Amino acid sequence: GTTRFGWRPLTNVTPEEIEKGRNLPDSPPVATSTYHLTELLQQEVQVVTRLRELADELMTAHQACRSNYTHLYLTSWDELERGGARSAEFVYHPLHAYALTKHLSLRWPPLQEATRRLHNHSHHIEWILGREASAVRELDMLAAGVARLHDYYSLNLTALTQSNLISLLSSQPIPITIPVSVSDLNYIGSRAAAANIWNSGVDFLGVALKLSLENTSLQQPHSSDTLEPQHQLATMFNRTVQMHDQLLERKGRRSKYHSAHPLPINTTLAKKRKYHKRVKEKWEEAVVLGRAGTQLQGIEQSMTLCRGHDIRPVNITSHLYCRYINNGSPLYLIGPLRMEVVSLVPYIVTLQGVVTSREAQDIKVTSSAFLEASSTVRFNGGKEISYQRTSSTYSRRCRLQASRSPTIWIWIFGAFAEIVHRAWLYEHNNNHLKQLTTRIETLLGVSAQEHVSAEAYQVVNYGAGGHYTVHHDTLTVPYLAHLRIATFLVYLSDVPQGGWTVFPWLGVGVAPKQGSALLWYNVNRAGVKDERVYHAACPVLFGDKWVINKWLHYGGQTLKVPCLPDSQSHIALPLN
Ligand SMILES: O=C(O)CCC(=O)C(=O)O
Ligand SMILES: [Fe+2]
Repeated sequence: GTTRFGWRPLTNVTPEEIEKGRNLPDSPPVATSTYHLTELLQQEVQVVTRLRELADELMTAHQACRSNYTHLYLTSWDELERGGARSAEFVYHPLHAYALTKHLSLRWPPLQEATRRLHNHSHHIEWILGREASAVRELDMLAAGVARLHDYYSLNLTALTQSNLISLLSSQPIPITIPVSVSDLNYIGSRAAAANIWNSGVDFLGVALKLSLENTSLQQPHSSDTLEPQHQLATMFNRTVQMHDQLLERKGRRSKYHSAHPLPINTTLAKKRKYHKRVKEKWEEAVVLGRAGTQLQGIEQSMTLCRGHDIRPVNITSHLYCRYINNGSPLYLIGPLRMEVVSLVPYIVTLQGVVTSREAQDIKVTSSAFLEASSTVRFNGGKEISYQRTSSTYSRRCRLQASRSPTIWIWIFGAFAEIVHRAWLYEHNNNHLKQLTTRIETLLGVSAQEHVSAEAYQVVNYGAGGHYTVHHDTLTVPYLAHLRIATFLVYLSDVPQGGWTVFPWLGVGVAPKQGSALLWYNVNRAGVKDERVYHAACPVLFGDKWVINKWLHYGGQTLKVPCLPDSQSHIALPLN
């Protein structure tokens, strides 16, 4: 669907435009795209090698400033490297992605700024001035991502400070190799509040304050990590608690744009009868299935499904089945596909082994090139934002490491929107796509030709914390022909933890499995939007999630899907 970040659906974008730029306006930041972080890591290895070669010259040059920025930068990198930054899976971890982005966005600008002040620098270090830092905005998005993960999966914050990631999703801790400092907890808590995830804000700031009061000597990974004085932490915490309670009082526990704890933090407020009544009501609130309920119920049910719970009664689940299909096609006679019906009405199925792991890999590589191409624009945008946001902390006297004091009273709704990385792919872009189209056509008995009866393929890469809130795939389109009758989504990667696709009004949750497809119909035969197939992509807790979408259009299917203007009847494509 469309998002507040404003990328436009393909129907409104001409193929020429896509070919030209591949970049849709106002793309989201790249921080949560694992692909992009991996790219940045590779660049970083080269940057560090060069910095080491030039360290002597830089150190002499920077002597005028009181800190040695080259040394600070390299120490910061060394810590990442000791934490395994050179392994491919490093950025699958949300806190490692955070640590890397922190290094790139907060540690580079002071080094660059100090270098900029040199009058007689040699041409060897000229490139330092030209290298663009990651935007601080991206660090903010990642911090908000960690906060969101806490909101969805209840991260154990005590374990987190002891270098273990434990959540509701698994009892098996995932080690955190870069220690989380008090100032990190503070930063994440502040960004959580700024992103309107007030429950996480209170929790993170609370732990930060508690630790600093206990005077726990949590490892401070960088000397440039300015320790917030306790009273500052306390003020921040108290203001956040106040805002949390006010918001809960006025807007309730949760909406599309905010979240809070079920009860006020203030104990006097928490005694109010309305909260106890509300909590009790909440318990008794029935699960809504088979029809659309309120927005709040949709969010709550999505979150329950994201945690892997089943909310359907046995009389529904007992009718689900799985079987092997070939759809009468020679393509699948020898090796039929395993089809699992995950919802009977409306009909939703998964199909295993639609693409091989080699094909998945190849498609990811192709789309990476396009993701990369479009990142240039984002980088420039990022640069602007980064400079804007940090410029006030660059004092003339080389006190460059001054911490950004996060402004937590800005309301950023972005954290509740989609945070992903997308690329459109045409069949000529990758050898496997034509074949995939043939498979879709064979399996569904429909036409899936790009420009005629379907959109181009859309590849999506989520990183740690990346998600897509509850939405419907049908768009408001001027022509019936462009109506997205069905969505055929193929998972191009496994996701170790999180990242499910969930349908809150159906109680359906599907775990990504590389090569598997998920198919559902968005409209009925009369072209009326089916309200029951609202869906969401759960935040990725650990992993690198890739999917490829094929949206089938109403136009071009006339012979295959006869139009019966009966809003009750569903499009039953030959798959059951
Ligand atoms: O990635 C997913 O699980 C769902 C993606 C989706 O719903 C979309 O791209 O429209
Ligand atoms: Fe969708």
